[in-house]
Amino acid sequence: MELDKMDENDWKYHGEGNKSLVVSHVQHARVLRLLKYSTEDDENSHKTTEQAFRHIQNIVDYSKNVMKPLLGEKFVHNGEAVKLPIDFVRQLSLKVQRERPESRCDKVMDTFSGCALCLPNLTQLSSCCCFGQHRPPLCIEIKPKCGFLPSSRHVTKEIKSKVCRFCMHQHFKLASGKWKRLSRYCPLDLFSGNKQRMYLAIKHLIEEPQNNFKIFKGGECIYSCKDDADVLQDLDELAQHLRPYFLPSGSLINGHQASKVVLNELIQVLMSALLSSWDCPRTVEPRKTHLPEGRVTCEASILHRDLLWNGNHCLPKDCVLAKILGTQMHDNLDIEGLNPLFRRVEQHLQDFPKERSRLQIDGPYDESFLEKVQNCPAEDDGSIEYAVGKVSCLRTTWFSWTLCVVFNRLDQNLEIQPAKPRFSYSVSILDLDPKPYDSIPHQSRLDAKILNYYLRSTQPNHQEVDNLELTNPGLFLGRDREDCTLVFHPV
Ligand SMILES: O=P(O)(O)O[C@@H]1[C@@H](OP(=O)(O)O)[C@H](OP(=O)(O)O)[C@H](O)[C@H](OP(=O)(O)O)[C@H]1OP(=O)(O)O
Ligand SMILES: Nc1ncnc2c1ncn2[C@@H]1O[C@H](COP(=O)(O)OP(=O)(O)OP(=O)(O)O)[C@@H](O)[C@H]1O
Repeated sequence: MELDKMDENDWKYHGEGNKSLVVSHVQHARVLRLLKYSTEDDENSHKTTEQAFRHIQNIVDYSKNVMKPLLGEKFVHNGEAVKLPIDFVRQLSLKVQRERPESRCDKVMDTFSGCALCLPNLTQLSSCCCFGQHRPPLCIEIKPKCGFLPSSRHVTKEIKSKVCRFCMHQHFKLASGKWKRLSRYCPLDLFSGNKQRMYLAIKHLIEEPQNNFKIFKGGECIYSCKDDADVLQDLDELAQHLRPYFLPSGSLINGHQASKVVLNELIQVLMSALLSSWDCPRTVEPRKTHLPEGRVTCEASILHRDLLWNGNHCLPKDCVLAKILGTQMHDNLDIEGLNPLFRRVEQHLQDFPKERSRLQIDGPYDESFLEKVQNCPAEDDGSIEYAVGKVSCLRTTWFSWTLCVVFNRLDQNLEIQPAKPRFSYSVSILDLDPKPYDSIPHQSRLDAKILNYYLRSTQPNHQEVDNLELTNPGLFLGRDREDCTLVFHPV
């Protein structure tokens, strides 16, 4: 990328979240991730170039030095902080404005600093794996959220050890108008390692994607939750997009039946990718991570009790889900246990302001920061080191990471349906930014709100299951066949 020859016409709107806007290059598999600011946030919108560059460099360092060792080299792409011509950024901002969803327009793209994070476009497979492919790659993006129930002794409300945060949060989101319908997705089902539970978790994500699920084809978003959330997702239209990947061109299956087959195949491939053990030769049975008893089933999940309690609950040791869950579970205190430690750190910093730098509260995110997280004493010895270690640890286990699974069919001729379809694929984890140290009080207040709201809205009535199909996955699962073959390609 020649930074002095940037042309906004080479870039297009790709997507955005709460704090960044992403544009993708029209030819090369690259994206630029630009910061966003609230229109009311004067202080940040006037960050100097040096401050913004430092902020982005911190994100790079954090991904490289903290998250890569925790989650694995193959899943994390730290990218590079870049300085762009300011004219280019302004033109780009004007160009993408009309593509932005209204719900995200409470924030504006940073057009002051000229800084951005340049990353590989993780919705595309690298060109070597696409060689000779007739079909553009498919990318499934999942924001899985927290995959376990807290067992911390600091937790004050029993319900937190029964119902997961995502399921409780749904009620608050519905009431606050963020979404129009409850999602039936439960992260504990996705992370369970049990294929039936995982199948239904993904199916529920497809049915109600909210901000947890998107599909890209050749880098273009073809399926996501639209601003107009009143409209139910058109699954037949989605299946039309996917059909060439899963059904032979001469197939006579059509209509609703074809959609079922295609979506079933999609889920199977996705599950295989999520459960693949990356470092393990295919001939060896992968080592398993057994999930801790009592922390893997959520009472709000609508799945049948037998399925929740009696199934197999373990993940292959090096699969991406095990890596994510293992890192999330470093948080053994819960926000309720963490908030007092945050206050201890605050008090210490008030008394000794110069300690802020030694304790690396705002970085740098180097090896010694990771050591602080990893070598934090197991028990609270009353020290400031323990408090800082735990607070930093929670910042690494925050739950808004996004998973990207990209795949493409390896068999060229789909006229003949092989018994075991072959796909090339890659898996990455996005949005690994360090969470601001001072967002802990906000998290603590949000936690209390979610909890109170859930208790108020659910305790008077029992939740009723209204759809027989959903309680009995046997009606859903397609033919019981051999898994597909997946060939891993690093991005
Ligand atoms: O706190 P939560 O669980 O609501 O998560 C926030 C997300 O909301 P969600 O629950 O997924 O709808 C929220 O997602 P949306 O903007 O609502 O799509 C962000 O991911 C936010 O991250 P950040 O603070 O911008 O880095 C997320 O905040 P962090 O928890 O990561 O700070
Ligand atoms: N490297 C990448 N390659 C392809 N697409 C990307 C990449 N990084 C981000 N995206 C896309 O841009 C969207 C927004 O990016 P991201 O999740 O990083 O934003 P954010 O503002 O940090 O999110 P959040 O709402 O969690 O704060 C993602 O959902 C994804 O679709």
